[in-house]
Amino acid sequence: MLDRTAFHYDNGALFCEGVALKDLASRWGTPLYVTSKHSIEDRYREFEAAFSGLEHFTCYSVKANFNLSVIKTLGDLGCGCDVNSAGELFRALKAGVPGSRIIFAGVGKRPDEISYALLSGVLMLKAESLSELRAIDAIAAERGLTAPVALRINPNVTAETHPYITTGDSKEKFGIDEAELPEVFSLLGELQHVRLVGLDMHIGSQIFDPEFYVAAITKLLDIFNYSRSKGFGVEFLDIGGGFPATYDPMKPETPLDRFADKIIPMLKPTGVKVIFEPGRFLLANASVLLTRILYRKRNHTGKEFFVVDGGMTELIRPALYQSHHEVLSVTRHDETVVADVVGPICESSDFFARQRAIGDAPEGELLAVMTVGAYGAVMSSNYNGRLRPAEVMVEGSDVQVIRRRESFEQLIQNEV
Ligand SMILES: Cc1ncc(COP(=O)(O)O)c(C=O)c1O
Ligand SMILES: N[C@@H](CCCC[NH3+])C(=O)O
Repeated sequence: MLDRTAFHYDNGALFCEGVALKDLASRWGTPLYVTSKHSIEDRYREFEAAFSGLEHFTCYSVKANFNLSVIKTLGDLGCGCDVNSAGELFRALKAGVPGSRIIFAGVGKRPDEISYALLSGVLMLKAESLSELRAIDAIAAERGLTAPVALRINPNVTAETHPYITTGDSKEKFGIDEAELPEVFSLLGELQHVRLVGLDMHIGSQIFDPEFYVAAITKLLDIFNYSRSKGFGVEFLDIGGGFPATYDPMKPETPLDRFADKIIPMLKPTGVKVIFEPGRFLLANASVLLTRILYRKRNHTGKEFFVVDGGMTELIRPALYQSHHEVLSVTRHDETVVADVVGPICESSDFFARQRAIGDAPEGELLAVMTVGAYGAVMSSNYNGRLRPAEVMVEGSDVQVIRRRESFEQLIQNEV
């Protein structure tokens, strides 16, 4: 796994690109998110190369990591953005991505969010229900605009992944049900202020088997043909994100080529531009969470704990999805101990790893929780009065703070 990322040991010390993680912790404290700029750029190039045989546009799914510097890194390479709220739209625009490269998605957009998206000139807004289509039309009419919309279809495909992150199944809240399509197209014929530009799907996240895409794209293409039969051609077919990352070296990600080999022959004959919305694939590998070992202890059964200064408030994925993250000692120790790595939060679900072989590092040393660039820092919270951590971005031997650590004053600044 390490070879695929910018994180590597050099003389027994773990590095991010050209910088020793130990030095970053001394300078900026812990817990600390460390992000490799080259990793993001490399993964984007890998993605673009895999789908180079298809006319497409890649819109980074900002929800994976909304840091301005992350968005800017991808925006500078020509990537667009998929945003899920007014706040994410604000961030994407602030990072310098023009509205014309932004897609506004989300199952529950408020009227003010729809207005903001329209006034920002987004490439398209996704509509996820009949009511939302009407709402977009009404808001566009008030503004004297025509809204470019894509219909998000629920293809009723249950992609195999964690049940909390499968989104293309009819029992989930996402998208328009196939049975509603006749009504949707007749409504589209009546509405004066929306213009259908795309058909869209997103079946979930961390999907290993390309066959789920095949099943969902088959549905999308049926709907594409139906749409054309109703007189609605589209400019874009948006197949969402979901491409996997390697968290556990024993469960390596499916190479992108295996997705491309299935997806390209299905979509190319349409002649329509394809939109991708990867989040995790681009970002997961790019960051580690550095945390310091506060205490080690052993109970009467012999069970070992590393109590560290980071927890579920900085990285909730293990608590929420029982997700696997490698935990490496920042100074290499050849001896290992089987232990739980737990945080300071008052919840039993506050762990990074359970019964894992960890380098036998003493109290005061550092651990790196790996593969946290996607859905890591963005899902952090102030629970238990915690300060959101600092984040740094490394580029070669250069280090920039891309988010300062929160202060106590910031914890209470909106309270009376
Ligand atoms: C609509 C949409 N697009 C793209 C993504 C990004 O997914 P992933 O990070 O798995 O690529 C998500 C998140 O699941 C999403 O909801
Ligand atoms: N937050 C999830 C991914 C959600 C994808 C958005 N629909 C994770 O950490 O894996």
